[in-house]
Amino acid sequence: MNSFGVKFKFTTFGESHGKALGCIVDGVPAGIKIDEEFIQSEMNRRKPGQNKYATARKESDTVEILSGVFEGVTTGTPISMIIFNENQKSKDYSNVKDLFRPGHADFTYFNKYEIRDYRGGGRSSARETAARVAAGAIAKLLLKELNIKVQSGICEIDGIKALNIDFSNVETSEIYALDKQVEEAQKEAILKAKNSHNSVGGVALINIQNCPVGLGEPLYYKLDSQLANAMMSINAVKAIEIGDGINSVAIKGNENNDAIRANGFKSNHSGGILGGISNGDEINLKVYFKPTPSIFIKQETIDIYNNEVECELKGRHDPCVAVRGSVVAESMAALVIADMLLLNMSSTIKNIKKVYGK
Ligand SMILES: Cc1cc2nc3c(=O)[nH]c(=O)nc-3n(C[C@H](O)[C@H](O)[C@H](O)COP(=O)(O)O)c2cc1C
Ligand SMILES: C=C(O[C@@H]1CC(C(=O)O)=C[C@@H](OP(=O)(O)O)[C@H]1O)C(=O)O
Repeated sequence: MNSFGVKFKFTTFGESHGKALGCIVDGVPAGIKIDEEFIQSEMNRRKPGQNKYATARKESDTVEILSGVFEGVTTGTPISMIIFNENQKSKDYSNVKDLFRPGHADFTYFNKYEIRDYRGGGRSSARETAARVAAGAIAKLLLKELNIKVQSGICEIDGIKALNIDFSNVETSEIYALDKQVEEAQKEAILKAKNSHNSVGGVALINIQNCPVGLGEPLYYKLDSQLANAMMSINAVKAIEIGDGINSVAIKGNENNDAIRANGFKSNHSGGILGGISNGDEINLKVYFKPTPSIFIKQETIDIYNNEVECELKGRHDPCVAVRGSVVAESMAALVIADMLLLNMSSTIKNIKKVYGK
């Protein structure tokens, strides 16, 4: 299964060390104004090589739209976009050509497909997520028409938690805790790990505002289950929480329930989703990223012939994938909401009649 979504669908292609990556987004309604500068600004937030908290691989991640857009608006036909790789360095992988990096997907890909793309991580490299961000930008342009906003920030690095995030400062993939001391401690934790050839994990918070009531399809395509699917499909994501998530198991029902008043909910422990359907409140979810598997400390592994060997990595790797990963999670959330919006249009006969003016 290599595509995502039911009505607003996308698939990606390409490898980290191949010629190019790209995506095809299908089911995009006609007439949406395509702001190419906005798409590129989204790409720039995720792209590698921008600061000392990210991999040193330099890519411009320039997007070229090949189809589906005419005179600046969507035509209702598949939108295809391409991003050429500019800075592949396969020699970085020459000494690990035949062995499996612990924590990465080398072992499982090789056992499943019996092919080793020794140029680099291939399809399993999160370079693929550049194409998801391009697709997510199209979803965001649809959401903008409805005044729905999706944003993200880092709320935890290496166990250091930020209580509040400054969403106003998200032009580049940086860390932006409102509490600047926390932000500094988080940045320091990344650099400390990097300088000791190690890596750290982190948590991104995704916040969705102005989402209408009613998004989410019972029973198997619930909004929360689909968000979980979307997030867990991102490289290195190991867990997600909706609303209070894990903390809700330790409190009583009367503390966890959100009281309902005529003007809305009094609290938002649910994270804006009840019964798999959006309740009109803000949607909040946390996305947990493990520490980057490619580290520069000697590790035990095996090669493709089952010999026990030592793994000593070179190359360019993120010391903390959560930082750039938050932009990917935000894009995936936008793609889920776009899909749910289109699906929800046929949820009642009243809605269908409205569409056809009956
Ligand atoms: C934005 C982003 C950047 C990443 N950068 C790296 C990296 O530089 N080196 C690395 O080994 N893994 C990196 N990863 C994680 C791997 O791609 C991921 O751990 C690997 O594909 C195995 O998948 P799994 O961790 O989901 O099991 C990154 C992930 C994301 C989301
Ligand atoms: C290139 C990007 O990130 C890459 C994600 C990644 C991995 O294994 O996930 C490994 C590194 O690159 P390479 O595939 O060259 O080894 C990162 O630099 C990118 O995000 O654009």
